Amino acid sequence: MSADLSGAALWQRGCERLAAELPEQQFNTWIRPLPAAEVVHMQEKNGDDAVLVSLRVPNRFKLDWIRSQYASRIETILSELAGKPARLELALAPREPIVPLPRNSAPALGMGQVLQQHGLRSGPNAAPGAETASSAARARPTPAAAPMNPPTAAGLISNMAPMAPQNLPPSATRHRINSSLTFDTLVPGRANQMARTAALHVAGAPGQMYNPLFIYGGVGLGKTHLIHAVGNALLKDRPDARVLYLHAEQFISDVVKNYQRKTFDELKAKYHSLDLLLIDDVQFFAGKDRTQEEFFNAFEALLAKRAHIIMTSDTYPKGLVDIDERLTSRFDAGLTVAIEPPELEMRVAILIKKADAEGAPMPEDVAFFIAKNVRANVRELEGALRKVLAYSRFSHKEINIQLAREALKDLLSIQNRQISVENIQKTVADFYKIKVADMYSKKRPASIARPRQIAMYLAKELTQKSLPEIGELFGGRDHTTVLHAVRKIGGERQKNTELNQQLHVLEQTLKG
Ligand SMILES: Nc1ncnc2c1ncn2[C@@H]1O[C@H](COP(=O)(O)OP(=O)(O)OP(=O)(O)O)[C@@H](O)[C@H]1O
Repeated sequence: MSADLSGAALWQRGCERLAAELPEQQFNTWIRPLPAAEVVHMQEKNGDDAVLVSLRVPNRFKLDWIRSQYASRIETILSELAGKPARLELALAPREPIVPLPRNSAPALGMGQVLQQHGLRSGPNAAPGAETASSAARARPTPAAAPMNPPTAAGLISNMAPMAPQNLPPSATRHRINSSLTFDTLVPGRANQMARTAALHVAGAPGQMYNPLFIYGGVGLGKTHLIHAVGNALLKDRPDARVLYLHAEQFISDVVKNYQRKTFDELKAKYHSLDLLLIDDVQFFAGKDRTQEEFFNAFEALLAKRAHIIMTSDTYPKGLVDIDERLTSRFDAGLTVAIEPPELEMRVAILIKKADAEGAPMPEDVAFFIAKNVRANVRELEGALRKVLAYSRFSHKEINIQLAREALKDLLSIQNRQISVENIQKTVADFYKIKVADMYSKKRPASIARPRQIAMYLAKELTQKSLPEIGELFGGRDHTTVLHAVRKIGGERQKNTELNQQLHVLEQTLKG
C-alpha cells in the first residue's frame, strides 16, 4: 500500500470509485449498506506485498450476489489504488455482536457514513470521527473491534419501496412459504443462471427492477423452488413483510369463493396489501375470465405501490393460451426468464447435494451414472435418487454403480428399448399417411400439423429427450411449440376416445 494511503482511506477511495461507476440504484442497494472493510497488510506466498480486504456481509444471498457481481471489480479498483494486489475476502457478519463495543471506542464507519463524511452523499447522520488508519491496518478484527451490525437490507428496502403497514406479521401458514426451499438448497447451473440471478436481485431489492418477474420452463425444473427462495430470503431480512405464495388454482378458488359470497372487498384486502406476491403456474388462469379480471386488478394495485410480483408458468407470456392479452402483455413488462432442463454437470451436482442432505454421501461416479440416465427434469432425478437410497438402505449395500443399476432397472429398461424420435416420426407419418419430411417442414395445414403434434407428444412420452432437443429434431422448432403440442394432445386424449385409441395403437407399435 502506498505510504500515504491508509486502510480506511483506501476503502473510502474505493467506495467513491464504485459510487461513480455503478448505477446509483445498484450502489445504494448492494454496496452502500456495507460496513467498512477491514484492511490488513500481508505478503503473498512469493513474498510480494498485498492487502487483504475483509468485508462482512449481512446474509448469504447478498454475499453470493456481491461475490458474483462486484468482487472482481472491487479487487481491481483497490489494487489500482493501493498499487499492489488487493485480495477481497467476503464473510457473513455475525447476526448479533458477540461482545458489546467498549463504550469509548469509535465504531468503524459504514459505507454510507464514509461517503457522507467525504461529502459525497450528505445526510443529517454523518458520524464524526472515523476509524483511524492504523487501527484498521493493525490487526485482524476481533469481536470487540468488529464493526457495528450493518444496517439490514430491511432498512434499505424500506427506504426505497413503500411497503404496506406492518401491524399484522403473517404466520407461516398465512404466507405459505416452504422454509426448506431456499437459495442455499437450490443448486446453481447454466440452466437456471438467469432466473436465479434475477430472483436474487428481487430478493435483495423488492419493488425495484424486474417487476413483474416472469419465470417459465417445463415441469420439475425448480420454478416453485426458486420463488419460495425469494420469499424465504425476504422474510429472513424482514420477518414482518407481507409475502404470499400461492398456486394459481388457489387464486381461482379464492375468486370463486368470494364471488359466491359477494365478498370482493375481502379478496382485495387480502391481495392488494401484499409486499411480495409469488404465484405459481399462471397458465391455469386460461379461460377463467372472472379470475383474470381480479388478477388484473390485484396486479395493477400491487405494481402501483411497488410491491413485487413473481409469476411462474410452463410457457412464456405470449405463448399463454386463453389468457387476455391485457394480462399477458403486462406479464412481459418486467423481466421474463426461462429455466432450462439441467445440463449433465448440474444434474450431478444436484444428486450429490441432495444425497448429502439425506446423510448418504454419493460417490461421483454413481451420481454421474444416474445423471446420464435421468435427464428429463429435477423431479425425476429426485425420484431416481430416492429409489437408489431406499434400495441401499433395505439391502444394506453400499451405493455403487451396480446397486444404482439394479435400483433403476425399470427406468433403464424403458430406455434400452430405444424408441428414437426418428422412429416415432416415421411411424406417425405412416399412420396418418403424410410424408416424413412434413415432420420437419413449416407447413401448417391441420392434416399435417396435427400428426406432427402427435409425434411431438409421443416423443416426450416415450423418449428421454428434453423439449428443446425434441424441437430441434422437428425442424429446429422452439421448445415452447413442443410444450404446446404435448399439453394439447395430452389434454385432448382425456376427452377424445378416438384420439386415445389411435395413440394407444401408435404406442404399442413403437414399444414393440
Ligand atoms: N437447481 C435445483 N437444485 C436443487 N433442487 C432443485 C433444483 N431444481 C429443482 N429442484 C427440486 O426439484 C423438485 C421440483 O422442482 P419444482 O417443484 O420447483 O419444479 P417446477 O419447475 O415448479 O415444476 P412444476 O411446473 O411441475 O410445478 C423440487 O423438489 C425442487 O426442490
